[in-house]
Amino acid sequence: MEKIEDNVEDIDEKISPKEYPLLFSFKYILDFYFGDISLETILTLSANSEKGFTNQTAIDVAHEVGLYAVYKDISALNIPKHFLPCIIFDKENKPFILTNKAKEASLLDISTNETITIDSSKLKEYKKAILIFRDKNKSELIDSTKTGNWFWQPVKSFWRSYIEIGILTLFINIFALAVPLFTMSVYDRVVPNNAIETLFVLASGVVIILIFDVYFKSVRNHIIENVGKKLGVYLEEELMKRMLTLKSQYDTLLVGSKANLFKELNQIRDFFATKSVLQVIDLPFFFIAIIVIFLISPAVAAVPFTIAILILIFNVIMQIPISNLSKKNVQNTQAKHSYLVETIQGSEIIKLSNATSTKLFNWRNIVAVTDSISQKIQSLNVFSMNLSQTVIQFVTMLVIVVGVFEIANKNLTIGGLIAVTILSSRAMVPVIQTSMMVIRFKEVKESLNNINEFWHLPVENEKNLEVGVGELKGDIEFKDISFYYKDSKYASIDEFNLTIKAGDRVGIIGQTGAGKSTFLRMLTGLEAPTKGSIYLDGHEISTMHPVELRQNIGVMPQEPFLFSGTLKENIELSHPISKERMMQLIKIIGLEELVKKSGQGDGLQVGERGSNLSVGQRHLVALARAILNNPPILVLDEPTTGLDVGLEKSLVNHVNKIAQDKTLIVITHRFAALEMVDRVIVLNNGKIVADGPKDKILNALSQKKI
Ligand SMILES: Nc1ncnc2c1ncn2[C@@H]1O[C@H](COP(=O)(O)OP(=O)(O)OP(=O)(O)O)[C@@H](O)[C@H]1O
Repeated sequence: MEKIEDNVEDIDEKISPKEYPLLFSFKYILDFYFGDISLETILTLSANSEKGFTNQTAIDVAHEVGLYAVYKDISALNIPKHFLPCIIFDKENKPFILTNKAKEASLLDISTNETITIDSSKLKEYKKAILIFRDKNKSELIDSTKTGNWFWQPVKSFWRSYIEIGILTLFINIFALAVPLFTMSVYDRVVPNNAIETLFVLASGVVIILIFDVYFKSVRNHIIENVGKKLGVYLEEELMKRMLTLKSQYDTLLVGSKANLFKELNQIRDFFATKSVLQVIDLPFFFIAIIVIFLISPAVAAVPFTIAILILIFNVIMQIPISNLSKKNVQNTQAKHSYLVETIQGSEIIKLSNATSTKLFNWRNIVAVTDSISQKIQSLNVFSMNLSQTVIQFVTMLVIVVGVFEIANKNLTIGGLIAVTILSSRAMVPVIQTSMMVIRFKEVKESLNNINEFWHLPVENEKNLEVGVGELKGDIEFKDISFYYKDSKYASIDEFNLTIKAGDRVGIIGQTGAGKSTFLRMLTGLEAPTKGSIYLDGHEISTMHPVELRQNIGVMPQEPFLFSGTLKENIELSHPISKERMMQLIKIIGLEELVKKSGQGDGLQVGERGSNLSVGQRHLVALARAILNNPPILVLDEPTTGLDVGLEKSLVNHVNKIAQDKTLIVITHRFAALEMVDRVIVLNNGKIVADGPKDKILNALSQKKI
């Protein structure tokens, strides 16, 4: 609790961050959102507080200035990155500002103005936090529990298979005793007595066991592969679904990093459900073998047992370097992947800008760093592998040495020695395999954490909204809307009030960066307003199912994205349509000529990202998509980009016909496109600066009255 003098004048000279770390930490966060905020302002706003500047004061002041704030018992480790910067408290309740959180976390101690860097895992020692944020919707992120349930729940659903695998494994492990015990009996009983009949009986028994062994192993393998396959299909589909429905404001990962998540998911699945399981699953054999060795000779059993414990200790020690390396490796691989994807995507620009050598230089550095880390991990793996082979040989040697003494003491027979030698070297195999898996587990755990974080980001329609709005008329209302992009100090849409009646034909114009596209993103539910509400026919957008929302709004975006495939596939993205309707659409949008010339009809291949089509033609395909469902609201963002005068005219004519009974919104810089509308709204810096009949607004614009 920080008590501050009543008089707020010349406050800067009287108080210092050393005395009032919470107040200054809070100021740091306000500066982050608003630029430089004076202490006087903060203290004036908190003047009601008699107890000085407390956590509650910080929360109250945050509310006063239009932010949301919560004081929470939450481990700093679990604070989602979307809440940074935030204030966290150590055990002594000293505040720090958490500014960055990746493999390492940066904490700013405002009292000394020093930033300390700690390993992220140490964040769990900070158990309280004040989270301050602008977007109310973010509060849904706070309590999204970060468990690995998304992975373990489906894994658990295969419990029947695991029981089957367990039973089969038990038998397989018992079968593994057959050959050593057979050998012992032969040496101890058959050879001294020349009991050939017994030999054949024993040998036949072993053959039968070996046949069962092969059969059981293949069945077990089949079950494990099946579980892996089903788990893979489920998890990959679920991850893709989350990527496609992730709320835009949380969609901050680079494309390459996202793609890398699939690779990591596969590694996790392989580790827990397929290849690695097969290696670890025979671990019970170690215990069975030790018991059998113990029954033959307790002294010999001590050898593999002690060595196994030594391996365990070795593993625990190795965890520290491996853990650090794994963390770095996962993060660097992700960064490398992102750089790779981005560079490939921008290869043409790189050529045109003569940036090849710069990009190559960066690439060389990234590869060098990533390779050096994976090389170190590789070296540790190879070292462990070599050590394991030596350990097995060492155990065999030691067992024989101890065995010889045991024979001398008449505690062991020759046959017994051979049996325990075979058994102990085989018993070590699953132990060593498991210890190697532990090394890999660290890496897999990092991947698991990575995906875990992504998995818990909010997706659209998380509240499972019901459908039922049906087809709308097309009334649109923006009520007191403000919108800030993540971490932006400025509102891209500011105190926006707008009503568009069903059937209105509205043009939205404004300078570059005025907020036109942001308006469109909010209308289509891609971004949720930071403040205010948007209504369609009186239904608040956030209560509408996203599918229904987008069925009612056809959008022709500013930058159309075409998928490699045919023209037909690109137009009927959401659902297949009849041949007649397809030809009708192609005619409406003005691509009839192109389709005829191609000789492939609507099977024309558009190329990667539509590279076989011109920019204008790509826009026309986007128009076809927008009108495919005949939606009551049609939004065209820069519809005439890349079109020649003829096509521009024909597009305007067609849209005029199509949009006769629709609400039409045309966002544009070009006057030609305004022919489709009769009302014009002018935006500037996220605000509506003019709204009225087209002629009046255009007149005012030409006379520079707006
Ligand atoms: N993802 C983003 N993150 C942060 N700021 C953004 C983001 N997208 C846009 N902005 C900012 O929001 C403001 C409005 O951008 P918007 O794209 O809506 O403008 P616009 O009117 O559509 O511009 P243009 O005519 O160039 O398409 C701009 O200042 C822009 O810098």
